[in-house]
Amino acid sequence: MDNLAETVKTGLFLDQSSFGPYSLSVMGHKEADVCLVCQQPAANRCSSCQSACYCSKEHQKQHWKTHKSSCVVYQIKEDKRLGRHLVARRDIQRGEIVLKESPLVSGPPHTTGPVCLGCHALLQENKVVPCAQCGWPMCSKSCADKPVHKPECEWVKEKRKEKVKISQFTSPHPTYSCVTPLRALFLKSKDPWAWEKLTSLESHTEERKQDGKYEQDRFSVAAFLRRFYKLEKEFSEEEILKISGIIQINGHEVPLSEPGYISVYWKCSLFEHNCLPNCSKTFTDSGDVLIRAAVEIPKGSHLSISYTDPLWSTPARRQHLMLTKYFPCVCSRCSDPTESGSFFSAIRCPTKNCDGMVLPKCFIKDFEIWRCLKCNHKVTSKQAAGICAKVAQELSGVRKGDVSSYSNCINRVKNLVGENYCHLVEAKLTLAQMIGQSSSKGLADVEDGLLSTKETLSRQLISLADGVFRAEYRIRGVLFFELHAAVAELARRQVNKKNSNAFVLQARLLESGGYLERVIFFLKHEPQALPEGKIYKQALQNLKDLQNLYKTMGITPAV
Ligand SMILES: C[S@@+](CC[C@H](N)C(=O)[O-])C[C@H]1O[C@@H](n2cnc3c(N)ncnc32)[C@H](O)[C@@H]1O
Repeated sequence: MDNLAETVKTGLFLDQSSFGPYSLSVMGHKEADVCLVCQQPAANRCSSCQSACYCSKEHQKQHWKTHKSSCVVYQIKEDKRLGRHLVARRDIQRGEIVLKESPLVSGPPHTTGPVCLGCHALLQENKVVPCAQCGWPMCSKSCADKPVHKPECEWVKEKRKEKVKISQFTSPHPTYSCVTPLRALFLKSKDPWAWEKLTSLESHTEERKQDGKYEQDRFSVAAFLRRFYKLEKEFSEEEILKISGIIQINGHEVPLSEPGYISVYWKCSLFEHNCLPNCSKTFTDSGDVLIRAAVEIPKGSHLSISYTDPLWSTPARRQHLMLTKYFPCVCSRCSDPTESGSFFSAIRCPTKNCDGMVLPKCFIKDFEIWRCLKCNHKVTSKQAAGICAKVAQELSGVRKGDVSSYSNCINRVKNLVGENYCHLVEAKLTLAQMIGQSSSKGLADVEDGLLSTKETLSRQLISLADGVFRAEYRIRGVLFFELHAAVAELARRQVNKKNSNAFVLQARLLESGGYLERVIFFLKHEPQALPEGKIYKQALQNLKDLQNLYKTMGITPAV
């Protein structure tokens, strides 16, 4: 009923008058042209999924309980290259929630030190509380009582019949690689619906046999689980190894603990990969996955997320996808060596007095020879990789938290790679956030030059986002927050200057408020447990304060 009330409140029902463009006869969907309740001719269509048809609002309301689970903005399709994938059933607006889903299974990553099996945080040896039921080390009694810990706890009691003892708190600890597969196997008898969904997912068993992961998991996961938990009769090695593959291919790292834990979701697994995806992924405080449209998505478009790090170079992303997900990425970003003109993976021409960018013709098919776009100077891919490695090494040597170490290093590597080179972008992101953090007075303590560096870096990275990391809402939100702070501080300094100009000051304050609105848009679904969730809260407060200031100063923001 709550859902229905929510739906009515949010105006999901269309007025008869607004059905014109969606009318069934116009769309030609004759088979759906009847009311799902009374089978009579239907003129109304659910405005959310554009699929279910009704003769009246009453019948739509009546049917909501049944319809709500299938009321989604996408359709599942299948083809040879992608397997199952999702396609938009209607135009989807930027920022709209496409999917919110609870995990089928969650647990520690394949390689980790001992973590608490309740909250998944790394355990400190001297603060361990063994579970009274099964002996697994936990961080507290309340974590031992959490439902997520039930599978291994119950099987230790019922099948192993001997408590677990972990005496080595070294990292990584091999026993933990079996916990998530065990929790998945537990579903077979306890939650057949989830088991059916889970086992229908892609496992890439053949590819895992080829690259040795299957054999590795045969000993470290399958044989261990069968022996340790006495599961020989219930699960074959093959069944356990299929589950291991499913977790590898479909698992998402959830950053709500340190280290992050792994969750597998059902529908979320069906989003295909794209290095320039049209959907943005985040997680709620309770560990549900939440997918939003990162851009306007026209009806019929494939829905995509990124399986890899969009801040990596094209060769690094493609290699990662090939090694872990077993497909060669041919997305629009990988197909364009300039990556929308950003030169994100390019090096600078080593020829004296030439500042051209050097790239292969294509990272997918023709990447052995790289050429300067200005002077045509040739570089082999091995030489290019050497330059990239040198840049990575230089940047890995920066002193953490040291603004001048970062600034100097960024300037040093600029003659080897372009302004937007991937590792340089990561360093600039860190620097933009770092400026103003070292003092309790924040930006007020930062000298003018550094303040304008913060502003310039934030602007540069924000404009780079569209071509390279448009779906990284967390990063984009943080960048707008840094920019709002720099612009507001510049305005404050302006007031203190004798020749301050009221119009310029007002413009800066309004500009800063506009950036806060962008922060709120990008970060509004971030969990409180993450820094971005806290930045969101701070942005709400700062905007309120700024709006009060507008009132006192008589500034009227344009609508
Ligand atoms: C998480 S699953 C996606 C769902 C899967 N297609 C299915 O039918 O279960 C990931 C697998 O889908 C395929 N896939 C996803 N995105 C792809 C892409 N852009 N190009 C080729 N294959 C892709 C690959 O086989 C990949 O290992």
